[in-house]
Amino acid sequence: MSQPSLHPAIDHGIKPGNPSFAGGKLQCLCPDNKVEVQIASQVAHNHMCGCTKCWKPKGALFAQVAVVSRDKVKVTAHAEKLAAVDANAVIKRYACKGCGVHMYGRIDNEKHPFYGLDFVHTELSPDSGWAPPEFAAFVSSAIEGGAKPADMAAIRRTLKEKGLEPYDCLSPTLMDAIATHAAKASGVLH
Ligand SMILES: N[C@@H](CCC(=O)N[C@@H](CS)C(=O)NCC(=O)O)C(=O)O
Ligand SMILES: [Zn+2]
Ligand SMILES: [Zn+2]
Repeated sequence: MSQPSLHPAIDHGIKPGNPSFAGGKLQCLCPDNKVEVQIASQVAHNHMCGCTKCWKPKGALFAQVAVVSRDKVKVTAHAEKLAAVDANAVIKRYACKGCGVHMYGRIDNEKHPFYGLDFVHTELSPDSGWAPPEFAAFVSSAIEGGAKPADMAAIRRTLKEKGLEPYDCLSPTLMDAIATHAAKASGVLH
């Protein structure tokens, strides 16, 4: 089968990260007056996301998303071009009104297990050394984004070949973190 592009960052091999990389800038895709976001650290939990809410480059079936502490994220140019895509979403994604790219996603609910972490797309950076994707999340959701159900087995196979274990929700590490947070909140876990 001729497979659709999963994402440019993984289609032709995954570039390794630089262990001493300490951050860089993200830029939107406008030809000028680019929105710029400075990230003052390496990212964590970089992964591919098949859901329909995460921003994807044109033609890609998956998004590439990583997290970073929100205090390390600063809009350094053209903040006036940013607007929340869906103000009611758990992750409020701030997109450029000019080109549509999501510059960062933020959780306002302090009780959310991932509160304090922002979601970013490192491919928007001219800097290299960002941590590479480690797994693929919300893979079945790619169907909602236009993937053919009959292609899913091949898509999962390709992800695995690239070392990206496919999950239909988040990875076990992140699902355990969410459940631990919930168990502590309910008092089951001390
Ligand atoms: N099947 C849904 C899944 C959406 C979803 O739950 N996305 C995950 C991964 S990004 C999430 O945490 N969403 C929270 C949000 O969008 O605020 C879709 O593809 O639209
Ligand atoms: Zn833009
Ligand atoms: Zn997503």
